[in-house]
Amino acid sequence: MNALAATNRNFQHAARILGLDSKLQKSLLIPFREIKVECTVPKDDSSFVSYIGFRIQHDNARGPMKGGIRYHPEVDPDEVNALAQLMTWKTAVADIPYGGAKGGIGCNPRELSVSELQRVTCVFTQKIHDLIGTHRDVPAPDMGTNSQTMAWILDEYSKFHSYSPAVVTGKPIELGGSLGREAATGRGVVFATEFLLAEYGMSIANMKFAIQGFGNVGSWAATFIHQKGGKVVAVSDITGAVKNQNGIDIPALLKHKEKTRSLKDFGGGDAMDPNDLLVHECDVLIPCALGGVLNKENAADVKAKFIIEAANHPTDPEADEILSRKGVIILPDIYANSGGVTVSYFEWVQNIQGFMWEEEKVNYELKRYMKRAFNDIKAMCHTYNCNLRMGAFTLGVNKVARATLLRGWEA
Ligand SMILES: NC(=O)C1=CN([C@@H]2O[C@H](COP(=O)(O)OP(=O)(O)OC[C@H]3O[C@@H](n4cnc5c(N)ncnc54)[C@H](OP(=O)(O)O)[C@@H]3O)[C@@H](O)[C@H]2O)C=CC1
Ligand SMILES: O=C(O)CCC(=O)C(=O)O
Repeated sequence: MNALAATNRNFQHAARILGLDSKLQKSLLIPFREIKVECTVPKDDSSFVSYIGFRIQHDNARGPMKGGIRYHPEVDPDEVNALAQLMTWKTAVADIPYGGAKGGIGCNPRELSVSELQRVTCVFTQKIHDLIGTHRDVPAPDMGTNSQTMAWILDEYSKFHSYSPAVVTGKPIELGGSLGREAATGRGVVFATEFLLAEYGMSIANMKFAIQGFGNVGSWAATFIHQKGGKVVAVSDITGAVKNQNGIDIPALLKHKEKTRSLKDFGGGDAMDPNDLLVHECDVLIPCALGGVLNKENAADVKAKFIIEAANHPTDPEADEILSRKGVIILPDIYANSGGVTVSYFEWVQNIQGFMWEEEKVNYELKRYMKRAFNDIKAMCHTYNCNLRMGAFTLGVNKVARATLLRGWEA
């Protein structure tokens, strides 16, 4: 199912549970602003290449819009729209004073040199600089982008406006980035996993985990699980997958990936077909890559008892139904991966205050925010007798609807 149709369906289900007025529902679904720009840049060989870039600003009822920028060949407007909407509910679930946005460029960062990536980023920033800003819309990294991308955006933005480090988060520390932001999404995923498992009298130690994606989120999640005594039995990336039922040595895998940019030929496990990762024998499955990977084709074959949605919208609604009939417990994206945007908020606060926090404080506050959101979701599940996804959606949608009405929205 198309990402936007799937996200709209979850929203509409939550809106029905909450009994929201139909005109308000319609208004909450329509993005505040959709930006589409053409980015033509010279390649290193002097030929020219053009990409389409998007920034969808979904909602600003609760504060400046916030969300990552993705560089991936499959970026399309519906997907970015869905991701922007998810950011609106996610920032409300995390209870941080933001709305939601997302951006993307339909390019393959693996095929571009560093200087080509810099040029694409600068042209994209030139086209959107008037529509982002510290109190308007604050980008951050997502798939295919990183702290270096944010540094280029900050630099380009500052050529048109005064120097404004809080215009982006996920920056390098030297430019005002926050300690702990790089690891924050993976760390938050692991806090969320601990809170969920504790509800069932379980803990990470000795449980078996399969992780799809070994980029920022996947590699940090794997690292913290390994540190807590969990067994990461399978990992995949775009190049391949590796399995080891006794648990993969994650620090060794990280070194291998850093050296070869690939999971192939890792000595500490057996190669496996990356398509089998999602149905691999394990207790907990953590998708940390693309959306829509769990669908009606594979959901029935999933072996995990728990799915932690570190990626955005990895489970489409058809898979959701199949998995729920099988009794699989799913911790939804708008909560499970909210550690990233929560520490982005801490970074923005530090930039505005001009005061840098110790990493211990960042991690302590992250855990506190994640625990509070978990309890808030549980309370909604209790009130509305619904699953965790609808608990999170009703929590987020209700806060945004309340803010919209308080600001004087009229049909
Ligand atoms: N970064 C953040 O702070 C946040 C990210 N997210 C979400 O987490 C997910 C991952 O983001 P992030 O870690 O930042 O992105 P990265 O670009 O750092 O990593 C993505 C990973 O996914 C792998 N991958 C891509 N396609 C496939 C595939 N078909 N099969 C298996 N692996 C694949 C990549 O492989 P390779 O390494 O070979 O390129 C890479 O390891 C996304 O859904 C993103 O929206 C959510 C909240 C915050
Ligand atoms: O850190 C941020 O602002 C946004 C991260 C993001 O894109 C996401 O949570 O999906």
